[in-house]
Amino acid sequence: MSTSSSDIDSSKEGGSFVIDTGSGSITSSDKRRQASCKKFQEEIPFMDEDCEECGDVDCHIPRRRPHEVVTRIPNQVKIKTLTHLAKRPAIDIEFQDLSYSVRNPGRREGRRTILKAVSGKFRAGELTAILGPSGAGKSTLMNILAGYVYAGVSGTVKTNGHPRQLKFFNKLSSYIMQEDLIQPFLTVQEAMEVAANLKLGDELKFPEKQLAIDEVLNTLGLLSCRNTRTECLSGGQRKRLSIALELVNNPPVIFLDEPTTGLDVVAIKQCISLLKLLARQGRTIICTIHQPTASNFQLFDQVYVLAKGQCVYQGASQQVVPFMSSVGLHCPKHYNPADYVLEMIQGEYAENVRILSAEIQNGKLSKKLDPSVAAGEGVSDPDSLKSIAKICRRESVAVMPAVFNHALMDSMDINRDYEFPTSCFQQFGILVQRLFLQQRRNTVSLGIQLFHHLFSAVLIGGIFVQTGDDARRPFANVKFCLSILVFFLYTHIMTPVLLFPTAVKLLKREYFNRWYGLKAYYLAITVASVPSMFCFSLIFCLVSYLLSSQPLEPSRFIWFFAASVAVGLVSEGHGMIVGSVFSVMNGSIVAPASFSPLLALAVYGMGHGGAIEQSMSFLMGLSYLRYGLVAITDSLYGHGRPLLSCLDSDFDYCHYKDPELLLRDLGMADTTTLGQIVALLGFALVYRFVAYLALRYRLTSEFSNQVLNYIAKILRHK
Ligand SMILES: Nc1ncnc2c1ncn2[C@@H]1O[C@H](COP(=O)(O)OP(=O)(O)OP(=O)(O)O)[C@@H](O)[C@H]1O
Repeated sequence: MSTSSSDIDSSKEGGSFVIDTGSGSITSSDKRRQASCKKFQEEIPFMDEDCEECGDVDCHIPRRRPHEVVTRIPNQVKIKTLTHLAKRPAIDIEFQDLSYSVRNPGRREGRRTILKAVSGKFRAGELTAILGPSGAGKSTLMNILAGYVYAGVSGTVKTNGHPRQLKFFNKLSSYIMQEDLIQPFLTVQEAMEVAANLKLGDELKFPEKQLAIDEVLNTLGLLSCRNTRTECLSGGQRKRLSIALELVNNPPVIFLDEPTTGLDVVAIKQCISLLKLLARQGRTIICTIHQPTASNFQLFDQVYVLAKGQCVYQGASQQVVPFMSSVGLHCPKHYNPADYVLEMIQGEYAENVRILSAEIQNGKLSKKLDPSVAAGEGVSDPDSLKSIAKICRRESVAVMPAVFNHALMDSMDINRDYEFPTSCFQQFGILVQRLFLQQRRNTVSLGIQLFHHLFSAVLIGGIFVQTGDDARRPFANVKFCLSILVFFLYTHIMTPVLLFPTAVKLLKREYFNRWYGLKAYYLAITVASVPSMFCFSLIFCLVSYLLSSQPLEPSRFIWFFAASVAVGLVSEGHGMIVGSVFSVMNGSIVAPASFSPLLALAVYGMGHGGAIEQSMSFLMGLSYLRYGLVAITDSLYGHGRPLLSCLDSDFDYCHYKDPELLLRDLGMADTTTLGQIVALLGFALVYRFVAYLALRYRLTSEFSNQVLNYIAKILRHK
């Protein structure tokens, strides 16, 4: 480590805090620091594979001169940061008397309180774990602090001592959910590029973005798998990638919901050590966790223990045992303090919740790390933690003062200044590109779709072989039209019903972390599905059209194809509504249930077309499948088709020789293919708009979308 007192330079390393001054002789505190850092380095084994700079890991802990006053920023400091990332302000989060209640499930009246006036403070530069038995309210607390949940919440949340501006806060924080929701069919590098392009916009040029990506991958030990597809990553690597994706824009606050779930012992330790490293770089890292081992528990700077919606402990992890002892709960020696505290607040010991909560004033108090305890346990210098937080805060304030300056905040147009870093058009371009790449890479899906279209075309064409130009079997050809309709309906309604719920989960993660807006996303998925729909539909229509011997007129085929694709477009919109509202299981029931009446209306009146009742005629006008069936049939029999031949008939007579007569009896007289297609496109627009609203409602109304839940409940009871 360099030791010149004149080496104070934070600009030459791209904004990192590199402040070196002369050092005195090595003191016992230095030795302890080195030992602690060595331990810390050993806890991040993955760094050895990839990180050339792991020798600098000790730099995360600021070095104090002997006898230096703690409250001063130590001038012999070399804090390693991600030098190529944009600087952000450090943020302390404080909450007071936070309560959250929901409507009592299963009862008509009354509410259930999940969080009961809890308070607490999570600081920049520290790794905080929210701990507690299942159902204690950990995820709820984190969702509220992250701004994911806000309806039904009372109390205050402050950032750096001022009321939280949610829109601004959302931009500065990232929420990494329990499920590793990572876009498939992209390499780690590609996924990072998409994240950087969306989250950084024009903030950095491409080479700078690449440097930032390299640095993040290096820090998280992902360099060796940068060209690996995301679906091939191990559990630990996936977790690290989900953190890396959020790190590209250097959020000062990161929330993680159970980041260690599904990882093995080694990966859990790596993950917690990594989070501690990120915290040491000035971030506020908050995670929920289930039963950490004793050694992992010690890694957390602060733990916040919840039980039955109340805070039963807040403070340094090393202080849990003394705190419990102070109320007469003595943790046996060699017992995991995390296990002990969790056991003492559950089941027969539930009474302890009240005692502990009162003792810690429901989170208003915090148990600080006792220096003597810390020294005894070989914990790094406790004062260093304070120093780090201070440095992070002061250095960051210098870079981005607006967050702390309320006069400035008030003068800002929050909506304009904190919009996305990229324009809607840029987001659309990046998302469409990503979707096309994923489609191209998903060869199994492409193969299945090709097989499905070809097989169905041969099957339908084979069943109705030579019916297209046979006037003796007109109704067989109408059945052919109906088969085409059902094929396009089923194919395009079921794809979003089955795939959209997963896509929505991915969307939630990216949307909530402000990668892009919903309009850009929706436009992108709409546009991205068109080319494959067009190509596969063309193959299907060509094969089935030729096999069933429809008239060999190019213009007629184009009408037939256009009508079929229009049905596909509306059905896709229909499927998107169902997929954005219901789960795969419920959607698979709701989709057929919702189109069955439409199908019945589509075929009503066949054979007595001239005598369809007015009321039925009105209802039929509401069924897009009716328009589809009329468009497909009219494309084959309309457009001035000449009289058909009665194949193999000795007398050349058959009733439906005249296509006009057939159309009249089907109730399809006085219609045009174009008119029906225009109506179908109108339906497609309306359906897609409704699907957009449903998606928007779902994303902005928290998880428990009450109206939709109510509808789902009614459907379930039926
Ligand atoms: N929107 C809601 N409607 C009804 N009950 C809810 C809602 N959100 C949370 N709860 C209930 O609140 C309690 C706390 O939930 P939360 O998910 O916060 O617990 P947790 O401590 O994270 O549990 P776990 O560790 O099992 O994930 C649970 O009993 C849960 O059923």
